[in-house]
Amino acid sequence: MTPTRLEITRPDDWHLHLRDGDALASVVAHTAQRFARAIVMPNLKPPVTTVALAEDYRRRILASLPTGSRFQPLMTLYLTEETPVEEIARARASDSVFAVKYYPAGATTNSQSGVRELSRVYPVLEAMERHDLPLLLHGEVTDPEIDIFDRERVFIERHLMPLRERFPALRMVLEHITTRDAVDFVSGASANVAATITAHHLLLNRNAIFEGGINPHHYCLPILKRETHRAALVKAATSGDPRFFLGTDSAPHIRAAKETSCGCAGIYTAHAAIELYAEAFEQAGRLDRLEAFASFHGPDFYRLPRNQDRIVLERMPWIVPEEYPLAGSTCRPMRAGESVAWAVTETP
Ligand SMILES: NC(=O)N[C@@H](CC(=O)O)C(=O)O
Ligand SMILES: [Zn+2]
Ligand SMILES: [Zn+2]
Repeated sequence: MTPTRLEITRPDDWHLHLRDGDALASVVAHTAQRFARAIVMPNLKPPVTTVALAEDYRRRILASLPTGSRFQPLMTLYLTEETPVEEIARARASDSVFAVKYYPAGATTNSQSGVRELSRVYPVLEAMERHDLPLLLHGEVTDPEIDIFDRERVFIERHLMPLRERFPALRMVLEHITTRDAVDFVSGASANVAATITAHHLLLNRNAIFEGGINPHHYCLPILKRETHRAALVKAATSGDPRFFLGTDSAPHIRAAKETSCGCAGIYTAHAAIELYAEAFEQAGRLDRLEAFASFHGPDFYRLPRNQDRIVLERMPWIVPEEYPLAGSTCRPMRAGESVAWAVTETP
């Protein structure tokens, strides 16, 4: 019999874009309604490169929360070629910064200040290995010669494998993985290498970008891949392997920035995040593995306590609004105007 009610430990989101200012105020409640904590991405303009900036940003997030919310933002630093080695000790000593984010310069939204030459940050990575601060990676090469669908695989071969050799004790999370190659890499690595997987990469393959005409709202980076890769991601997420865990990569952009001649990358999923994961796990016949993926593997990897409270999901289809407010404009969410099978009905 198919279940109609699901009670799980409250999940966390291990990869999230909350933006800043009015945009932050528009989106944070969706995440805070579902998740206890989230790893907050630092790709603001200007980027969050120091502990002091991360602490300011954290205060702005806390100030934007709905009253009574106990949501905890877990901050990250944006790695640049200028990041001083001493910033790592400061981050470790802080109680607000939990990881450092590596963007290859030019790979994705607001990554211009990222790293051009990996060897320039070796001293910082060495300090992170010593201080046991996790490195989170946007794993795509930026080489324009490389086909966009191969950029993750080539990043693993050219950069990630050598990085593993050089810093074997560094804890790493390959963020928003999209390929069988990434699944194989993580599965074959040691326990200090993990990966986050988004709901949209579990539910959609690259046909979704072109269904009935080009759909900019299904454009994200790394780009959606072919069905064999989606199937490999579903298998990894539902495998029970503790190195795979939930990270929505919910990335809001106003409609005008997506529906234009050169639209930006990012899919907004925070409005239905855990609900969409429930659909993906149900399709795979593995709803029993959702809780570990969403609520256990992440805190275990980050060495944080698992959440104590619980949430309830019920099979109660609802129609996603065509748009949500975003910073004085609007954002078109995933499944806009269409139905989502599960709803969060109880959160203590
Ligand atoms: N995933 C995306 O397509 N976009 C993200 C950046 C990122 O996570 O790469 C964003 O900030 O908009
Ligand atoms: Zn990214
Ligand atoms: Zn992201």
